[in-house]
Amino acid sequence: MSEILEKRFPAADTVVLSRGDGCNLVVHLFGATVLSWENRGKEILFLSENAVFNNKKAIRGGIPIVFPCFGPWDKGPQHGFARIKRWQVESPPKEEDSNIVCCLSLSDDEETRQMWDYQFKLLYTIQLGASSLTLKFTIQNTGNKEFDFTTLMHTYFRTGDISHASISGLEQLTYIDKVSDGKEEVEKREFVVIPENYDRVYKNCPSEIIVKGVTEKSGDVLIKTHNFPDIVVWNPWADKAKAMGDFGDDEYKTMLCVEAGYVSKPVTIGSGSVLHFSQTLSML
Ligand SMILES: O=P(O)(O)OC[C@H]1O[C@H](O)[C@H](O)[C@@H](O)[C@@H]1O
Repeated sequence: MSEILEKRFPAADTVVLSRGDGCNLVVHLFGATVLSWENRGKEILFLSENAVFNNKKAIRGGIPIVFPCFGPWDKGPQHGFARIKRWQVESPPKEEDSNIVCCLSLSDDEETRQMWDYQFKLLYTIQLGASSLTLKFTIQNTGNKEFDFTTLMHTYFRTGDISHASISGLEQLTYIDKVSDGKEEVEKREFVVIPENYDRVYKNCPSEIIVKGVTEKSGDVLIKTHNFPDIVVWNPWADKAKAMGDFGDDEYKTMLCVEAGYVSKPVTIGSGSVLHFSQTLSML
């Protein structure tokens, strides 16, 4: 996958991290969207066949970044602007402690200040390991007034077959069911399977959860988070898939979004402060 992707875009639009052991990653500067993570030759992420790459619409798949607002936003586009802005390369890929690491950045500009009048610098550090991927997100308030935000890593996992996928680590947690008018329920299951349209925000999550049935070969991924108390589980299922222009009718069978974030309540960051968030995805 990553080789095909590398050839698909002008070199200036993507950054490629390559370890030379079948572990590769491609990130598009539009939205700092990780498009592909190949672990020992196996693609872990889902990217829709119908994804649009017009540098305007958010890319359907991979790992888009949500900031400064998760969901519908009265000041700007759904899920905020970070996933539809062009990011800069802060530091190009280099080897560090046997990982390949690169860092992208985004700062406020005329366009962001027009919709949301705050000053910030975002740093997104991507660290590709032998069988893991660490994504560190740093938010700095560079202005003179505090602001509130919500944020999330909208990870689209590739599944061989959604009916064989499950998530563990969510038992006994309260979730907001977005497909039932935001009703709150308690998760009773040890293994959460996805048999229909799911859009849930699990709150106060442990820092480790496991997604089973990832990749065409049914691998398991451990998600280890720092400062992300919420996990959103999303699959649009058949009817909603048909209504989405940038998503294939049957693709809901081969994807599962498990999204680590800080979304069920806003985070406040004071002037001059810096906050750190991260997720590490490890193949088990
Ligand atoms: O279509 P998008 O704006 O990319 O949003 C895709 C999905 O993102 C999250 O998972 C939300 O919980 C869903 O409500 C939303 O439908």
